[in-house]
Amino acid sequence: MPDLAHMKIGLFGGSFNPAHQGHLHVAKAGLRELGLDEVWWLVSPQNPLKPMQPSYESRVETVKALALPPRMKISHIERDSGTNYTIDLLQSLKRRYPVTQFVFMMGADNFQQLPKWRKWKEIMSAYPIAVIARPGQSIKARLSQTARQYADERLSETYAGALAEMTAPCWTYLTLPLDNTSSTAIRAKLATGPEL
Ligand SMILES: Nc1ncnc2c1ncn2[C@@H]1O[C@H](COP(=O)(O)OP(=O)(O)OP(=O)(O)O)[C@@H](O)[C@H]1O
Ligand SMILES: O=C(O)c1ccc[n+]([C@@H]2O[C@H](COP(=O)([O-])O)[C@@H](O)[C@H]2O)c1
Repeated sequence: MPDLAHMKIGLFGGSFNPAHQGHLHVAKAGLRELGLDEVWWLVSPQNPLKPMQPSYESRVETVKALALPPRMKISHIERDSGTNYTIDLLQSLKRRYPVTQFVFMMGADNFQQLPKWRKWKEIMSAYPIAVIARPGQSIKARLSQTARQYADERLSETYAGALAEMTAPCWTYLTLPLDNTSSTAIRAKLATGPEL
């Protein structure tokens, strides 16, 4: 394990059922705009709010198929931590890597749903959060309960490069060129078979 003490690491959690170009877009944007040293792709064993997912291993394979660029890796810490809840993972990371600067990354749809996650306010207080714009989600995310409740803790996108050094709660909203890809659309397309 490299010395993580002075690193800035993006935690990119997802079901990845399957992983797609939109995920790559998010991870690349995080690496670039947040000035991160690495992005760790954390395949969720089972999102507590989603129906039963295909096997962990099969979803890891879909991430591998993206051929992640340098400074990105698949991390199994969430699977190994034996929990499906983000707060448990973040607390165990804090114990294990007390001085590493982690940022939790998520799409605008998840930011909007954050109050449904277990101990969501503790998640907000654990590490800075980077929200990445997603088609159709921007207005909803900006008007969401999380955005309103944490309005004073929002860091302007202009200073996104400083997010990892800030003390949570703190979040920024990255308005990048949008990427329309979604796992739902890919699954729907696979279900209907190839176009003739
Ligand atoms: N095109 C995209 N633009 C921005 N964020 C995205 C995009 N696709 C996925 N994300 C974000 O990546 C993370 C993992 O997403 P996930 O694996 O659930 O993919 P998904 O396409 O949203 O899947 P599904 O359609 O099954 O819900 C989430 O935080 C999600 O918001
Ligand atoms: O902790 C929770 O209650 C919780 C509820 C829903 C989603 N999450 C996490 O959100 C991340 C994105 O999930 P998904 O399915 O939208 O890709 C992933 O890391 C999940 O573990 C976490």
